[in-house]
Amino acid sequence: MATVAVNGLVSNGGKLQACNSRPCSSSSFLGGERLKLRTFSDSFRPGKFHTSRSKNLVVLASGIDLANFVNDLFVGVGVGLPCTVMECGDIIYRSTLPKSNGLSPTVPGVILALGTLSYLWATPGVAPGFFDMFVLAFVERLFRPTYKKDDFVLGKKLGEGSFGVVYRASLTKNPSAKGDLVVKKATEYGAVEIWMNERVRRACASSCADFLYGFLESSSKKQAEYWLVWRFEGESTLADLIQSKEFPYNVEALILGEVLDLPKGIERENKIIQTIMRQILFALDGLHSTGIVHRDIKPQNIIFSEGSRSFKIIDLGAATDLRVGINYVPKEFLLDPRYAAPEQYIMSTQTPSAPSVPVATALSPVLWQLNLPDRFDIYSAGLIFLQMAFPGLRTDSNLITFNRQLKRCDYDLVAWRDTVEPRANNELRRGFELLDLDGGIGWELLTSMVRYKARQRISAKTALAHPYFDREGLLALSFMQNLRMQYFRATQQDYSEAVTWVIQLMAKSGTERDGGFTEAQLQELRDIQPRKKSAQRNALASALKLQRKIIRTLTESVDELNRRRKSLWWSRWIPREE
Ligand SMILES: Nc1ncnc2c1ncn2[C@@H]1O[C@H](COP(=O)(O)OP(=O)(O)OP(=O)(O)O)[C@@H](O)[C@H]1O
Repeated sequence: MATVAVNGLVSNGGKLQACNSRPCSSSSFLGGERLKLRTFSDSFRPGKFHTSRSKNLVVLASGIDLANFVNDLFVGVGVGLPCTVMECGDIIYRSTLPKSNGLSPTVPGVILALGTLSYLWATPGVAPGFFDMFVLAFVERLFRPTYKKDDFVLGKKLGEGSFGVVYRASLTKNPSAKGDLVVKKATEYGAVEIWMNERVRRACASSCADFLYGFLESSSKKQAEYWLVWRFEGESTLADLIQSKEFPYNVEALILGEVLDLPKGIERENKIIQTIMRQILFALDGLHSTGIVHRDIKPQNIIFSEGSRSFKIIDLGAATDLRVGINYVPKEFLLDPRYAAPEQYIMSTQTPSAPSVPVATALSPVLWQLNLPDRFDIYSAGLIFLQMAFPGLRTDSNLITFNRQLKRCDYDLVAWRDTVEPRANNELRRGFELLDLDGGIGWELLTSMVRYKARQRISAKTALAHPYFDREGLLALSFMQNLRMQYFRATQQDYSEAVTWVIQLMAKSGTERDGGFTEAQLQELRDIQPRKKSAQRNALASALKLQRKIIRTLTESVDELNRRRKSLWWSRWIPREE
């Protein structure tokens, strides 16, 4: 034991001292100073006890393993406490003393621990990811029922996409429950879809259609065929419902089970649209919180669940799991151009394609924050909001025309409104009226979803806390809600908007005589401002430079690790038909 023969340790009236060849005196060492020892156990070996510098004594011992270091960093047991507190006694008899049961966390240790914990729990969640993959997934596999092809009787075809065919189905063993299941026979992307559905079932089951099982069919076909089984949620997707002339009243009937005996009008329609939007954002928030981005949000992929009387998301074939980088192939995936955000790829094109799993997992919070990939889905959800408010935009051709107009306006909805409103027909005007209810709170939410820059778009979680979803809208906001609203507006501003705002404020502050600026001067300022290198601009430029540098470094390191051929390691987890 190291406690017996450590060089130069002596006891001085119950206080522990350490000396190195020089004679010790209590003033040379203690006198209010603290002895910096690591631990009194195996870290020390005879003859490995070295330095004393001025008043502080630093004890270094060789052979310190990583575990000891981490322990010392986080928990300062016996470190730095004076002997009056610490029951030191004579070091010779140290091992016989009662063990200190008080843990004294160190300040850097606490800061580091908190930082590490927040990093591990930050979206998309490294720590919950490990728990999910190595505990929950494993336990689930042990207990869930398994199926094979012969267990199903396929019925009516529900849909056929590029990557699979969907049927209504029932279990052979239970023919009475006819058509209570949905089976998708999928090709290559089936494996991804099984992975995503299993992840969703464990993390946010209510966001998506109820997934039962998925497996690789084992017959000797050339191409792999994956079978995916869900519970049948209902007959209608949001696409079916918004095509009806009765929309949104047909949804009201579905959600409430009856039609309200109230006069029809934009207030009532607004309430129904609010409910639909809340349900869509709630489902998206569930997905995004667990690190999944859907990438194909559109009314066709939102189904009305008759059981839970709410909208759920389907078709996770294009989704990407950013916790582990699955299906993250930014340049290869085909997006639906009608609903895709202008950035096209959810991650910056500077970010490399699918990093290796440990790297993707470790870096996922950084990559998430740098790219905010969830905002891609938010843009698509914003377009759905628009379609609900403006019946004219519900057809494909009109939506495509709208997208073109918006592009011409640099994806600025306000500019689009300015161009179309003066010559708007009744339908369009009615849509604006609906969004302008309660002080324009609906319009405000819409414009914070449909924006060119992903970073400026609201997240699903923040959108759910938006006053649009408070029952009475803007007019009835409490003081706190108003503050929240102001804060929300402030955080939505970007740099250029802030400059415009300052300029406007200056304009309002008076004329030249009053110390303000004239319009001509302001115009000059507007022209000059961008070229002037203000401190703010410098700071912004440095921040952008730093961001680019971080991304480049990440790219290089990830590419380095990626050179090895990537394997579809996760597809080994997909069950095969027995
Ligand atoms: N759980 C479910 N309950 C009820 N109907 C469903 C369910 N899942 C899918 N459907 C129906 O099947 C149709 C096709 O499903 P899905 O979009 O997942 O298939 P897909 O092959 O990806 O089709 P597409 O490529 O056209 O999107 C949906 O439009 C919906 O009508």
